[in-house]
Amino acid sequence: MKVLMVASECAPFVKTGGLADVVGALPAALARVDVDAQVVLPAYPPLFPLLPEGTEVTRFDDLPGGPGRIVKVTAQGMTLLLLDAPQLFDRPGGLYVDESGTDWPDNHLRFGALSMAGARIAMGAIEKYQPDVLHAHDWQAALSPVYLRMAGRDTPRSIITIHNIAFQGRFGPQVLDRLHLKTDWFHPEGLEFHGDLSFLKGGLIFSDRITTVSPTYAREILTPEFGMGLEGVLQARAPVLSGVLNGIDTDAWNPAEDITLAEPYDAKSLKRKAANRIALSEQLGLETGSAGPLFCVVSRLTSQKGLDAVLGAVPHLVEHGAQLAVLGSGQPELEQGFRDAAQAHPGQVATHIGYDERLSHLFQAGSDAILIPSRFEPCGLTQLYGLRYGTLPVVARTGGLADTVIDANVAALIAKAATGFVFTDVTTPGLEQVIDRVIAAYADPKLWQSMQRAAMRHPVSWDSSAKAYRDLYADLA
Ligand SMILES: Nc1ncnc2c1ncn2[C@@H]1O[C@H](COP(=O)(O)OP(=O)(O)O[C@H]2O[C@H](CO)[C@@H](O)[C@H](O)[C@H]2O)[C@@H](O)[C@H]1O
Repeated sequence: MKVLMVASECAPFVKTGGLADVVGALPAALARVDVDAQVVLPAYPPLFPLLPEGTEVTRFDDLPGGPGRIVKVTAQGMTLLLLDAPQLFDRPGGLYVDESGTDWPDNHLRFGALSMAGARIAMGAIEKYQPDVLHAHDWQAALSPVYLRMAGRDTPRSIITIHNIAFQGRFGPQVLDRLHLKTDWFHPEGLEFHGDLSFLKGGLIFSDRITTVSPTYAREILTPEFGMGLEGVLQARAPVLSGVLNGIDTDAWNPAEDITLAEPYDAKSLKRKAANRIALSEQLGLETGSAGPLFCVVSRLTSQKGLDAVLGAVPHLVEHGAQLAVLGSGQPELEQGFRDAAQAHPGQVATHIGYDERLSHLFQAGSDAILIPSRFEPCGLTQLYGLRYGTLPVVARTGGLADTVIDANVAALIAKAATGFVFTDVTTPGLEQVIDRVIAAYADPKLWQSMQRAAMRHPVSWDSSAKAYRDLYADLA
């Protein structure tokens, strides 16, 4: 079975969030169940060093935004089909935004080109390579299924995965022509969303299957509360919509062999985890020797993640003997809020603004609990890293968080099944309540360690979800 993935990020090469982790880890997991997955990815500057090692396998003259060529490279065990189109991707700044944080004005062309290149490869543009299924990820790749359908019915089937429905790729109708889209498909049952073109809506309507990254989120997005305006489209397509839970790369995230840690550990040597708390505290200027738990946050700082409620709970957390370490970047007011919190509570609260992959591993290893009070969360990966590192997740009961963490209620504790703390009220009082529960559990080392061991036993690999994707592909092909 040959699957062509189309995506705008892929770890460890280019990453702004969880999408990259998934696209970076899924191909290897699929290979273990006999699926050959190659990834079409824009050649952004961090990928330039790979280009000379690759082979040009095809060229396109007429992509949206100009010509591009596809360079096939093997790196980190993955086969990448890099879309080399310097006029679209060779620029400083971020993947989607310029250096000032503003969306690139030609994002429709950049990801229109990516989507079209994906569709053309799926239709046989590369000699001796005929994928069975095209798998598009998020809005940036969502026009691929549209271009396939425009080319007729006799093209490979497609599947689109929603990693976050909040990002829909919405542009004014004037871009239709430049994207070579059929103007007679521009209506509410097609590509139009309230007068605009929506990449994601197009993908949802014209793909053969739709998945999202957890079963709970698959149900939630059928409702106005979570569907972000696309609930009607999704309800109409509910028979082909399903949730497949994300896994994680258990090699990249393995506390027993993680070279970025101060001291590796596993479920049998949990005492060694303490050396990581000391290392993290020293690095961040937190006091060591505190009797309470160290909570951490590793996150994009956006309203999705509910971190404004954490800010309000900081005084309570500190007064009750706990500490907090924050790693993140995003909305300026949240960045400033956490900087101010660190200043107000020196030695007890520390904030590192920025994106630092390596440091995120030490945060997971060195903390006792990780706070994830998201307002919505399609799957979430940091709670899975937390489980794997014996860093108990404290999560809102939503989306994939609800599907992956077992709350420390009495029944779960008796059954030794509890792996974390789940709460429903994403407000400062709601957080204060759950923080109190965590502090009380932490004060009972036997209970805490038994929860850590349950957490570390919880299956977080890609194994079962890779099989679920394989079955979906087989169904389509
Ligand atoms: N400052 C920082 N420094 C270093 N690393 C940082 C960081 N901030 C975040 N990260 C890392 O970025 C990733 C974030 O992944 P998440 O799944 O938690 O959320 P995201 O909202 O980006 O993903 C979306 O897509 C994924 C994938 O499907 C879904 O799980 C999720 O629910 C959905 O919102 C994790 O690997 C995390 O460690």
